[in-house]
Amino acid sequence: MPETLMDCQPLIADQPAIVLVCAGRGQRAGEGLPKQYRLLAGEPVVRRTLKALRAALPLAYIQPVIHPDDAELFASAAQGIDGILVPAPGGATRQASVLAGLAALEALSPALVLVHDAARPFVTTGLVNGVLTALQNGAAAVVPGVAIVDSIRRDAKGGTAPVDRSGLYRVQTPQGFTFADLLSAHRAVAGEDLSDDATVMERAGHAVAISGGDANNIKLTLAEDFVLAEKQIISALADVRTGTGFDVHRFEPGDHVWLCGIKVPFTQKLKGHSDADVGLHALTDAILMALADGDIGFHFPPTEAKWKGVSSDTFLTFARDRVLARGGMIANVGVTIICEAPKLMPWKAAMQERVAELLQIATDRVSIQATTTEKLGFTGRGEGIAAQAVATVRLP
Ligand SMILES: Nc1ccn([C@@H]2O[C@H](COP(=O)(O)OP(=O)(O)OP(=O)(O)O)[C@@H](O)[C@H]2O)c(=O)n1
Ligand SMILES: C[C@](O)(CO)[C@H](O)COP(=O)(O)O
Repeated sequence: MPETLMDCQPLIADQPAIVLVCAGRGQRAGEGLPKQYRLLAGEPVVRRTLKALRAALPLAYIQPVIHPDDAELFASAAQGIDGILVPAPGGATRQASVLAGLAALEALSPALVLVHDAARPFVTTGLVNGVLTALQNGAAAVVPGVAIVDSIRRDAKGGTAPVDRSGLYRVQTPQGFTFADLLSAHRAVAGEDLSDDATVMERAGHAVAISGGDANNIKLTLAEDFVLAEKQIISALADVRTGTGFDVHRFEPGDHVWLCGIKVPFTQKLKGHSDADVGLHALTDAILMALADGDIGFHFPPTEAKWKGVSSDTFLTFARDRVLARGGMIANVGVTIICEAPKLMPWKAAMQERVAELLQIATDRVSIQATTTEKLGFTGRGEGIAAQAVATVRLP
């Protein structure tokens, strides 16, 4: 039995196995991380894909194929998901990467295998079931396809010419196969660059059946696909909730304060069990309130020694993960810091960036404001700093 990446429930070996190809560089998607590791509504694309596959087939092994440079990115994205085998190193083409994944599965020798693109996070249980049903009915190769409804034209001499669209499909993944047939078909064409596995099977003489595709099952290919994909996710998160948070810490002797994740030099520090980051505390509470999921004192009691001196980043990322665990996203947050000093204008941009980084959202979804109380009250007298925060989250 292949070694698994993480501890997993005993999965059933007679389930179809899944080869998940994640080794591409995503050049058409533009600058930044390879597209499968970029954040989509707060979660790496490949994590969304893994979760969707795990939901569709709770007992199937998943054989990832990754670029050797991406081991850490993959391990972080796959954290906590069961049944993922040790990643196989990918090749220079998609076809080479699929072959590497199939070879890694040879010892397990499943009867059926699905091959899926990491860059297709919208795979559904219905799609997977459609492919498996066709395989169980005797097909050796099945691809989900969406019938073309647009008029089609092809470049031709002197202009363009119409193409008959009847019987034409846009082909997606997961594609399903009998494992032994796909492995030998891939071995027979190794070194070529065929765009999908159905074509590999066809070259070996197998007929390819089509099951129902899903127009939402897009492959993230170009930069603009990320905008469309985020819209798809947001439209499925219709339960919009808002929470607020408020916190106060008093000053004590020291030489800096932590505010919204940034160390700000000052003539005093804030007293607290943790690092006393009043801004992140208010924000953590705002997110927990939006979820109706307790508050910071409930989850991190000041009576527990383990939270002493801890960075408040821990509290905020905990709240973020509670949103993600419910399949939601953080739509926007705002923090208002209330004090006479230190003056915060020079630090606000760094705070905005740090909060966005901790929440894994875009900076334009984070607002940091600062105000005084015109020398009135405890903040006016310079006895401490108060912060209030607001957070909007979207849940399924
Ligand atoms: N050498 C490769 C090339 C592609 N893929 C994977 O195959 C899937 C579909 O390929 P594509 O969208 O073409 O991805 P990239 O090759 O990464 O994109 P680009 O061609 O824009 O660089 C992706 O999940 C990609 O990671 C792979 O595992 N190994
Ligand atoms: C396999 C595939 O996703 C089917 O649509 C596609 O062919 C692979 O991506 P590419 O853009 O053709 O490399």
